[in-house]
Amino acid sequence: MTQYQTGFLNHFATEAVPGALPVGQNSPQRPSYGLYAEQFSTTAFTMPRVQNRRSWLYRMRPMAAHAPFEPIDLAPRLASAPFTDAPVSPDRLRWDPLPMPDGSLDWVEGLVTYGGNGDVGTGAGIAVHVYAANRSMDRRVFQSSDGELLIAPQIGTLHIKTEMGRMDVPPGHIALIPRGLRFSVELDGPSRGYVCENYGAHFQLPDLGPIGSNGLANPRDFETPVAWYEDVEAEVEFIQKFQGRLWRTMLDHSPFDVVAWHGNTAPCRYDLARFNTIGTISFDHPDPSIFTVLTSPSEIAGTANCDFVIFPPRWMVAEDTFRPPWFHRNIMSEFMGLIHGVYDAKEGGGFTPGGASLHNQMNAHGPDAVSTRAAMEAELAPLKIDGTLAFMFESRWVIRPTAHAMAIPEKQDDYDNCWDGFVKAQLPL
Ligand SMILES: O=C(O)Cc1cc(O)ccc1O
Ligand SMILES: [Fe+2]
Repeated sequence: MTQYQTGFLNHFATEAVPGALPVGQNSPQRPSYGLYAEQFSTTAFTMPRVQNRRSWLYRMRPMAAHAPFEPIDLAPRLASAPFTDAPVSPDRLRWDPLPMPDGSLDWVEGLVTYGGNGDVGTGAGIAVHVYAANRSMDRRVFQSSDGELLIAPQIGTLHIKTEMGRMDVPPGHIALIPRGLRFSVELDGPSRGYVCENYGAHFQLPDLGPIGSNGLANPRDFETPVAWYEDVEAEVEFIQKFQGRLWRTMLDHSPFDVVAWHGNTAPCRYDLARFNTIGTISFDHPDPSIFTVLTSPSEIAGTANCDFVIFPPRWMVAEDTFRPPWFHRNIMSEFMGLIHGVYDAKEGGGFTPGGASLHNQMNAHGPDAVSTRAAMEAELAPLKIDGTLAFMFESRWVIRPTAHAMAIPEKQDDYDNCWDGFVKAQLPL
């Protein structure tokens, strides 16, 4: 049974064994039961207090005790920025869903990088991965030192064990795993989903401006696990992603031996169905920034390293309005995925659950010809867009596709055709 504490960025305190958590201090001379205190910092010590994130973990053995890492080729399709292996074309791109693996792959082995931007070395940008996996990680633990992970399952519930507790993450939920946290993923069967590896600043809740003090993703709906540990003395493979490479060392025990912890950097999950969607009740299609669940800011205010935006079920009531997303060119670059259903700008087909699209900086896109015609001909009445969940990773930098993503058979070579056949406007003679 997984158990959670609620709130986003709360200062949590949790212990799996009564008395394990020190009271009133972080690092007593002799913590209870002979536990070892370890500080886990995911922002610089000197970060302003509102952004400062760190937790204190009380574990059975210090994690520092391990042998050197050796490089390992475990996930040949996993890559990191800078992505310079393929020239970046301005073309609009779209992919069919990645097939489930033929052989047996766990969550790490099943990661396929579609693209990204920035640089793991300078801590800016993102990588976008899709995973298709069918085996639980067995005696294998992973950490990305390169970025925080936002995981959006599309098929199959992920059972994620972490140093700080366990989470069940079904499709329609997301998980956020702090940079550097060790975790392991168990599956019920073939599983697929999307991952944003965020090299930049932590994802945080967006400001609400005139919306006020409630709405969009409400803090209380984020769920962080309670402390949980396993006392396993057996060989465990510890895989670390560090500066774009995978490294391995062997441990002689499970690193999930944190008996208690407190602090405000922690994994969490969020049910996207809890998103309080806000839209127009008069006219015109608003900018999709009102659908921002989480934002990773960059140094330029209002210009995100990455916005995570969703398109959930919602009522469309705008009068005298072209209701789908408008045609547009955007300085921000847009990677989209679909968890289930039909996306209202792509009613002509081709953007299917598990698939993906990429519309990079300043390149024209918008509703396909089928959606456009339907939207212009529709009798406008209140209409519920239902049974759908699309999302977007939107970034200030061009999302450069990997050579692998450009070469896989899932890449559609006819995507441009969805914008064929628009009727030309007729000007007065
Ligand atoms: O391109 C897309 O489909 C995403 C999108 C949706 C929307 O409602 C407005 C702008 C936008 O980029
Ligand atoms: Fe767009």
